[in-house]
Amino acid sequence: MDVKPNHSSVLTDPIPINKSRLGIPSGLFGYSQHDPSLSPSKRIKIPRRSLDDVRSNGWLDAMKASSPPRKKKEYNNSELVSNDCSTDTEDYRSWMLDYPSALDSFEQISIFARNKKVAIFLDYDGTLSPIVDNPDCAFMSEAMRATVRDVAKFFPTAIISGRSRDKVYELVRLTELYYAGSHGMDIIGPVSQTVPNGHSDCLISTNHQGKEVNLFQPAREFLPMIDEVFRLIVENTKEIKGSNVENHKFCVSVHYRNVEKQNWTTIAQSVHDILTNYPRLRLTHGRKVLEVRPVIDWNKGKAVEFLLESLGLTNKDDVLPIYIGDDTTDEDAFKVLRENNRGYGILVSPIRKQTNAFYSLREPNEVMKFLQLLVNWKKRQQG
Ligand SMILES: O=P(O)(O)OC[C@H]1O[C@H](O[C@H]2O[C@H](CO)[C@@H](O)[C@H](O)[C@H]2O)[C@H](O)[C@@H](O)[C@@H]1O
Repeated sequence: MDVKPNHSSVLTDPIPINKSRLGIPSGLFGYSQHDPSLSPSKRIKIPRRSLDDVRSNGWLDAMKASSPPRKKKEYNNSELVSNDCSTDTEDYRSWMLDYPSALDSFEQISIFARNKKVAIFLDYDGTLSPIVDNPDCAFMSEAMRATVRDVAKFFPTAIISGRSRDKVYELVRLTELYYAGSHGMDIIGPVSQTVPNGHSDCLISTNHQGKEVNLFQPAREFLPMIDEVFRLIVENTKEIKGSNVENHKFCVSVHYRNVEKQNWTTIAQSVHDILTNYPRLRLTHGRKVLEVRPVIDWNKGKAVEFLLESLGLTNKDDVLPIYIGDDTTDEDAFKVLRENNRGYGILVSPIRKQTNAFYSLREPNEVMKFLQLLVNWKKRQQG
């Protein structure tokens, strides 16, 4: 099957990560022997700060590149991304030749989807909700909620978020969906007859409604370590005005969106110094956020594969997965779909970006329109 529109080659994740941690074997099950010597006590000695650390390993450059420029406008005490950001520039238009609008390309997508089982995977922040200054206020609109509910009536639908599963569920509040929190490290999927890909640590559990579900948490043994690091980062960054640290169960988010630019080095250095003592944790970059997570071979792409298997949707000839996301961490999922021409990744971005996606949308409003087109198309198909 060929799902490729006529695109030029794509680049992999351009954002550098902490290379010092990459030497560590990252096989998913490579961590299973818990080594207490790798888990330092809370009284760790913070190494003397050297600004060169975060500069030379590329953290600062990645931080500067981590979010599109925004025009501010006030709305319900939140700062919304204005959709007149930069999408009308010649630069963006030429980028769209390679990553066409999924709205404009809907007919082509629907022709390809005909007679296929479509599965929908959605990122949350920046995809279903606008990017706002306060992560606790990243609400999705009622119109978006109704649209996602409709989507789930017609297609298996999952949210795959960097937030903890509970936090993203609190924001979405739709029982019809599957949820993967902590960048896919905490998945609630359907109970399947076979254990997806032989993963031994799948548990049968019950969801909020008492329904039987499959719970998969490949980084379970990292819980105490993540908790410890969360508290250390909170303690070490509390003097940095505007910093905000979130515990997402299997990963930690360190936000610098509201930190003055001249203090970005300080926040990066604090996190860097702490991680020096945790070789089994690594750092990735999101939109004005540093993400601390376990060194395991698991990400949003693996979560998509896991869910497709759980749903019995592995036959690439009659299944079309569509993943919509806005962030660097979504690239792993785009890549999985691009490999073997398996499905379509759609990048939500008002600026040109290197991406493994096939299509683009500018902002969450366009995501909603695209989802509505899908629902209407399916309704027409069913007559
Ligand atoms: O995978 P996602 O669902 O997209 O989650 C990624 C991160 O999203 C949140 O942070 C981002 O959105 C915030 C609210 O708009 C914004 O203030 C922040 O700058 C963005 O990085 C969430 O708070 C993080 O924990 C997630 O990892």
